[in-house]
Amino acid sequence: MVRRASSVPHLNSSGGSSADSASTSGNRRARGAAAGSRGRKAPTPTSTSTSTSMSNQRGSSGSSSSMPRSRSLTNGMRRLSPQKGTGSGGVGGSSRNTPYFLRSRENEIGSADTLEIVASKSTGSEECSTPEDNINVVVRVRPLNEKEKRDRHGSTLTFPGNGQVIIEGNDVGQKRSHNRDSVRVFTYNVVFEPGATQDDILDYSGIKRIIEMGIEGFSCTAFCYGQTGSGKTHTLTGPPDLFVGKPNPKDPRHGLIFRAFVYLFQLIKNRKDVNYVLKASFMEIYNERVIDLLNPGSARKPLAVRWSKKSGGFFVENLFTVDCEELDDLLAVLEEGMRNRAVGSHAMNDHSSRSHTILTVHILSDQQTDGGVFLSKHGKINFVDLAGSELTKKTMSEGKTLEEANNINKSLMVLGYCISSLSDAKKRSGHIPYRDSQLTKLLADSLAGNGVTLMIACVSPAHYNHAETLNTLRYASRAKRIRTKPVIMMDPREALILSLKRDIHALQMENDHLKAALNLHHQAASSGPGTDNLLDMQLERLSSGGGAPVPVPKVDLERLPELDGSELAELVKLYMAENESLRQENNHLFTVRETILRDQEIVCRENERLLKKLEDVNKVCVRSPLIPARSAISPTTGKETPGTEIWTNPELNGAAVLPLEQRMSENADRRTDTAQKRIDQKRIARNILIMANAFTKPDPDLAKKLNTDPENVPAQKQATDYMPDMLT
Ligand SMILES: Nc1ncnc2c1ncn2[C@@H]1O[C@H](COP(=O)(O)OP(=O)(O)OP(=O)(O)O)[C@@H](O)[C@H]1O
Repeated sequence: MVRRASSVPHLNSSGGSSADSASTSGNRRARGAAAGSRGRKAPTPTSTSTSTSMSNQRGSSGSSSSMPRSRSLTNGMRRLSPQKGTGSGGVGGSSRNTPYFLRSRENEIGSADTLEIVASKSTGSEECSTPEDNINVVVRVRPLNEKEKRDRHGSTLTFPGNGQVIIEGNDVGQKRSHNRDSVRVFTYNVVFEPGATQDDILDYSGIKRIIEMGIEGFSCTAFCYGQTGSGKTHTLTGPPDLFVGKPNPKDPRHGLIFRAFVYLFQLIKNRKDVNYVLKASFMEIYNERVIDLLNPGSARKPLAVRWSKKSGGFFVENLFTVDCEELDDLLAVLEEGMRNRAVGSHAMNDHSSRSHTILTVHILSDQQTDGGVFLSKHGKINFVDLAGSELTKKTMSEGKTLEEANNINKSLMVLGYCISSLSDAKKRSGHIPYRDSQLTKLLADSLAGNGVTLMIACVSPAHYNHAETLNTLRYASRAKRIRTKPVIMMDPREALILSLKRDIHALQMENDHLKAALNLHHQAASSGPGTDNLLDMQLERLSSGGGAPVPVPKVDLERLPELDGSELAELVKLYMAENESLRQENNHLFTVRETILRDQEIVCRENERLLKKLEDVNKVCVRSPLIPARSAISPTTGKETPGTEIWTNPELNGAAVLPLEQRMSENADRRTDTAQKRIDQKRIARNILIMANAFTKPDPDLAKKLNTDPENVPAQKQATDYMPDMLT
């Protein structure tokens, strides 16, 4: 059960009893057992399979008054998990609860400033009141195991409520001392007592908030930290036998990852207005080597961890990423990774994780805004199961297990340094040793970047683990002081403004291009006969009716966050107005362009017709011995006569030829295409007429008389017998 604000042991602040809580858990288990299941297959990039119906598993448990309530849920958690623990009788129902308010505007869910929560001083602890406290830390205390019970290990922890946990002095084997110096009190967002169920972790750890924020485009991480055998893997994935053979989706022992996936799909299905694409990867860091758990290969070849300039973070090169269309695909990723990860056995845990595992779900979303602009976001959720720190004397590790333990401890130590530096205001701006281990490289963004992080510190209550438990509680407490600055991958307002600006730019370019084209055409058309009236009208309309685009003040994008809501709204309005006027202008230009295209088509058709006529003329010329339009074949040699392909007007033979300048003066003024075409047309027609007049039909009578081929007989003048089509 979850320990919350109440002075009565085992009772939550909403007035329920332990019996209430127990029965609620029982009911929830029954609901879980009622959920449906489907078969799953191993993940492949194209894997598709049917989904489970686990989404209904939780039914209407959300607001049940008999549900355990937590006083210590963070403000952010309460805000984003309204179905649990909000309202007057909810979590914070206790009078000692932290009053809070949100410094945010409406409609801004997902933008960074909605996360800015201002909490007043809590009566519980100082940490609780820290604003922008984005590393949420919860503690889960596992129950004593059979061996510990047999060995009569007592509990070193007590739970006074208010998210507090008290660890007694380390006086194992002696009469317990309640010396105040040796007793330590730690306060966290939530403390899960040994009786807490897997369902409780989903509902009260804040994981729902993490998922919601992942969907909104944030980079989120949930990680379990603690000594070996403290219940990290149990919390995240459930007991080890769950993944032996075919897992039963109805099993109530399923861990946080399974439940988070179900919740994620539930949320996604409800968002009909957004297109989501989910991808998942699963890796482990084993002895400082990164292994792809979805594609380990027989040699378990390690992958390189590299720095990406673009994203400003580390990434694993060539990591296998699986598209997950259905819940089953995600579950298959989980199962496959669980089967491939390194597990070993030692004196403290039969199924000890020998590596740190990171399962990442990428959530790519595309949403169309009111202005028709598409917003793309890339959120992600990392589930990190850290290997447990171990005292090798206690775990009796040797050989391979010892080497693994050393690597695990070393990387956890680096993680500890990073956490401790980040939690210290003075050291935070200094060097943080992320590069000292693969784990911290890959967790850097979650610890201090723009992400939202949930740390689940797992501890054992047994006396003989006192030192490790104290250590974990200390680290968890430090982690609580780390502040991150979560930012959405794409701020909707910024995205809108950027996209409007892009639209405007594109429209302006198109506009300029069309104007330039029109200008040319306009000039050309105006010099030739029959200037296009429609075009003129369109241009006139454009210049008079289009109106100048609304002037928009230049704004430095980096200063956008400094502008307040009304200024931003004004800016967006101006951009939209400018966009609209450009759009109108563009429409006019398109109409004009259509007209031009029509004109062009007419001219093309005319050209084709003329070409055909020319062809006809050529045919006529070929048949005429006087005006060869092609190379003449010499009757004697049968070869082409050089130079005869140049057609000369027989009418002009011998006539006074105009001087070159005079002939050129015809073209001296820059004629438009249309005008030039008209002139050409007339010239061709004139020439055809001349040719037709000059055309001479061979005299067959004379040929007979000369007893020769009619083609070789001198031609007679023939004026009208043969007329080309064009002139008829
Ligand atoms: N909350 C719990 N309720 C019941 N059993 C638990 C709980 N937490 C842990 N256990 C049991 O304790 C044992 C050790 O847990 P687990 O393997 O999860 O520890 P761990 O922290 O992941 O250890 P390691 O770091 O060695 O991998 C397991 O058998 C697990 O089922």
